[in-house]
This record gives sequence, structure tokens and C-alpha cells, in this order.
Amino acid sequence: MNIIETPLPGVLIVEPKIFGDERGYFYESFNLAAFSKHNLPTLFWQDNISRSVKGVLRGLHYQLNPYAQGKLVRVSEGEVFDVAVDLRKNSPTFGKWFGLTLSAENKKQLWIPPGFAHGFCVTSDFAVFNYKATTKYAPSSERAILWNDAELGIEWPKLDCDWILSEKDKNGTPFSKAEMNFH
Ligand SMILES: Cc1cn([C@H]2C[C@H](O)[C@@H](COP(=O)(O)OP(=O)(O)O[C@H]3O[C@@H](C)C(=O)[C@@H](O)[C@H]3O)O2)c(=O)[nH]c1=O
Repeated sequence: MNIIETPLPGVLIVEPKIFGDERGYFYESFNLAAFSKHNLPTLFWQDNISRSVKGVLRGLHYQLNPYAQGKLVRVSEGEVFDVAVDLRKNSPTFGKWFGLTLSAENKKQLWIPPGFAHGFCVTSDFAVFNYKATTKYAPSSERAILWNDAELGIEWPKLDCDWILSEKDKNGTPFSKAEMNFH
């Protein structure tokens, strides 16, 4: 597997080497040596799965310390556009976002460390989103930043349908007013 840096320090793409033959394909989705070499976690608290239809946008979510979660995300059916936003106040890329397509076809994973907000939108008819988190779900520490905040300027894909958001996400906090305790 290749582990590739992104413009946001600490956010890494895990790109598998796919071996195809007449039976189908094979790839390693986790490798202890490769993950350890790049300081990726090898132990997680939770494994989560969500299914969403086209136009669903979930995010931008994070949990405050001491429950800040690192997330290793991937898509097992369909396709999404996945976004991480740097909320680490001392980071040179504070307030910057990075996005990429994750799909069942490209089999990429994205590692989003603690101190980032995360969100995605579904660009295929539906998508199954799988992710591991390093710490427990702590609803009282959970926060949502407004997905389309002009200050962040995230370039979400343009879809031929309406966005579908939870009430929580429709009422996300503007980036400038969001509570953050990451360094
Ligand atoms: C995230 C989560 C939710 N839940 C429950 C609470 C709620 O009743 C139901 C749906 O929760 P939500 O609406 O928060 O689900 P969702 O909007 O999919 O939230 C997720 O969005 C993506 C972008 C992330 O980055 C995740 O960390 C998580 O915040 O599932 C858990 O039991 N455990 C969990 O870890």
C-alpha cells in the first residue's frame, strides 16, 4: 500500500495495491508495519457504518478534547466526496480544507487525525461509508460546523439533486464562531 501525504499535515491517503486476476481482486486494507511506519493508529475504539442516498451530506463534524477522534474512512459501496478541515489553532493550515473522492472502486482510505472536522457528500445513487474512530462517541463533545460556510469555501461537487442534511447539520455553527480546543 502507498501512504500519501496531502496538503494538510497529518492527513494521509492510504492507497492500496490492487491485485486483479480472473477471479476478481485482492488487496491489503490494513498492514501493521505500513501503518506503524507512518504513525497511523493500529488500535481503534469504534467501527462505524452509514448508508446514504445521493445528495446526502453529513458534516462537518468533530468532537472536542478530551474526546477528539481520529478517523480512518473509506467507502465500500458507491462514491462520496470526502472533506477534512484543519481546526488545529497552531497549524500552518488552520481553516484549510482537503477533499477527495473515496469510492468502492478506488478503494482509497483517508486518515483524518484528531483536531479536524470531517464531512462527506454522496455522489452516487447511494453509498456505504465505513470508518474507524480512535475514541468513543461522546455526544456532549460533538460539534458541527456549517458545511457551506463561505469562509471555508469548500468546493462541494455540483449534483443534479437537492442536498439532504440532518437538522443538526442544517444548523451547523459558522466556522468563525465554532468552539475548538485543539493545538
Ligand atoms: C456518530 C455516532 C452516532 N450514533 C447515533 C446517534 C444518532 O442517533 C445516530 C445518527 O448520528 P448522526 O446523525 O450524528 O450521524 P452522522 O451524521 O452520520 O455522523 C457522522 O458524520 C460523519 C461525517 C463523521 O465524521 C462521524 O464522526 C459522525 O459525526 O447514530 C451512535 O450511536 N454512535 C456514533 O458514534
